[in-house]
Amino acid sequence: MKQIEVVAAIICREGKYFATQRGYGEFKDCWEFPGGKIEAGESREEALKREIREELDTEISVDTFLTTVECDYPAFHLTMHCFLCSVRSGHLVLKEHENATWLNREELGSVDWLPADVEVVKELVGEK
Ligand SMILES: Nc1nc2c([nH]c(=O)n2[C@H]2C[C@H](O)[C@@H](COP(=O)(O)OP(=O)(O)OP(=O)(O)O)O2)c(=O)[nH]1
Repeated sequence: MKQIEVVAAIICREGKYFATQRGYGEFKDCWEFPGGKIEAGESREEALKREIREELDTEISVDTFLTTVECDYPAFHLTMHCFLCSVRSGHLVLKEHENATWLNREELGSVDWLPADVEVVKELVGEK
């Protein structure tokens, strides 16, 4: 099966987490943590900073590794490395996503996450 390796940024501010809604493609309208595929020669941290610059016009610091999630989708196997991050500069401009919101721990369950992200959310709310 096809393997995809991605990095995802869980951007935190004042006890809230930044979630984005996909504006295109197979998973349109699902919620995710922004990020994307690691390119050849990039470290995970470099890939994440580049993706957030491209998608949100924002510079982040990659603060702490949270978890790696493995998830089987019908068409591929996903490995997703998740990091807690914070904004260094920029205003999280939505260049690719159709919507975004800040969610506190209690609100994390209120949006329709991509399958892999359900595991990440469990980790964040302390169920795992
Ligand atoms: N970025 C991101 N991708 C996720 C998450 N959860 C999840 O299942 N995915 C899946 C959806 C996509 O199939 C894949 C990442 O693709 P992507 O579209 O963000 O990556 P990309 O921008 O580098 O690639 P592309 O659109 O050029 O194909 O991982 C998540 O929280 N964040």
